[in-house]
Amino acid sequence: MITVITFNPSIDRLYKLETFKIGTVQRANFVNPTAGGKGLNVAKVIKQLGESPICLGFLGGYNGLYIKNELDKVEIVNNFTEINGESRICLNIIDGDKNSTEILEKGPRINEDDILDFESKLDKVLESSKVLVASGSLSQGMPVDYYKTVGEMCNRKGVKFILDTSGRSLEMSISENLYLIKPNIEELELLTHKKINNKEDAINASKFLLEKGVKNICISMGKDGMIFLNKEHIYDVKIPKIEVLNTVGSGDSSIAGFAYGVLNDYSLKDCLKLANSCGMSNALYMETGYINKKDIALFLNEIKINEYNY
Ligand SMILES: Nc1ncnc2c1ncn2[C@@H]1O[C@H](COP(=O)(O)OP(=O)(O)O)[C@@H](O)[C@H]1O
Ligand SMILES: O=P(O)(O)OC[C@H]1O[C@](O)(COP(=O)(O)O)[C@@H](O)[C@@H]1O
Repeated sequence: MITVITFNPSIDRLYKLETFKIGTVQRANFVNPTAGGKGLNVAKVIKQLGESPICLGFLGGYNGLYIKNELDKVEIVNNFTEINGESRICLNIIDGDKNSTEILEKGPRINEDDILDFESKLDKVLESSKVLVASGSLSQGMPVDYYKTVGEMCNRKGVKFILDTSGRSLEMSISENLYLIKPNIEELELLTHKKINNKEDAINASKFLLEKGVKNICISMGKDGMIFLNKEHIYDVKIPKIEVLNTVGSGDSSIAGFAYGVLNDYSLKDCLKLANSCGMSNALYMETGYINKKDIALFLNEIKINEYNY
């Protein structure tokens, strides 16, 4: 089973505008609310691929009820810790030129009892998990290195830990308990304190993370596909050009594809192909965290993987 943690779920509201003019009153001609936050997008895509993930994290207030209801509707099993605060709303505004502007709330503050409740739930589900995906920001009130604690819990139970987060919480969680991280270029620059201009820069900047014990690294590069590194291989995943509609959630979709591959004992190259196919498929649709299996079948044949010399 795959367990998916979203500490900071949100109602993602997508607005479509012809032009996005700051300082004016504007009327949206398309609004689409979905249950979001990175981990929930991951869970939705895993479900569409045909596996049944279980979701943990924190939910509260009316927004929390809405999110839970949306998950129940698509039969995604969940066992969130109920908190006193109100779960957040995140906005994604897309204009006629397909520029996306995201406004992400910080989300509610949680307390020590919430964390203890979460830990007892996690401890139980890890018994039957092969893979754990934790995605997105921590809730306010959590220790900045909390993902390290999650990694230790996974390590004790022999569960493969995939982490997709950014900034200090990623930096503070780097350890030998990480099976996979998936920074994009911006996140990698923050993590390595280096400017990344091309694939070679990305590879050179990331190697020290392998020395610190991270087992596998996927550097996602939008339309340029992905670079993969572990101690044995460096791969360049080349993807075909596509006409994108909305790339928000493509990173989450690629994590879902990789996790699905690991759960089903796919080869490394096949995990990478599925990850990129899911990211690409998500980018073809307005809805965040939606993929289409026909696209995936097509992309799996078109993606090429080249090996770099170590
Ligand atoms: N513009 C795009 N064209 C084609 N594929 C894309 C595009 N944007 C994203 N993808 C696919 O989704 C994956 C993850 O997207 P990326 O934007 O790099 O991650 P994130 O959403 O975390 O920033 C990419 O590696 C790629 O496979
Ligand atoms: O938890 P965070 O890091 O604040 O991110 C939340 C936001 O990230 C998203 O999942 C999009 O992430 P990606 O575009 O990186 O895949 C939104 O759906 C969500 O609102």
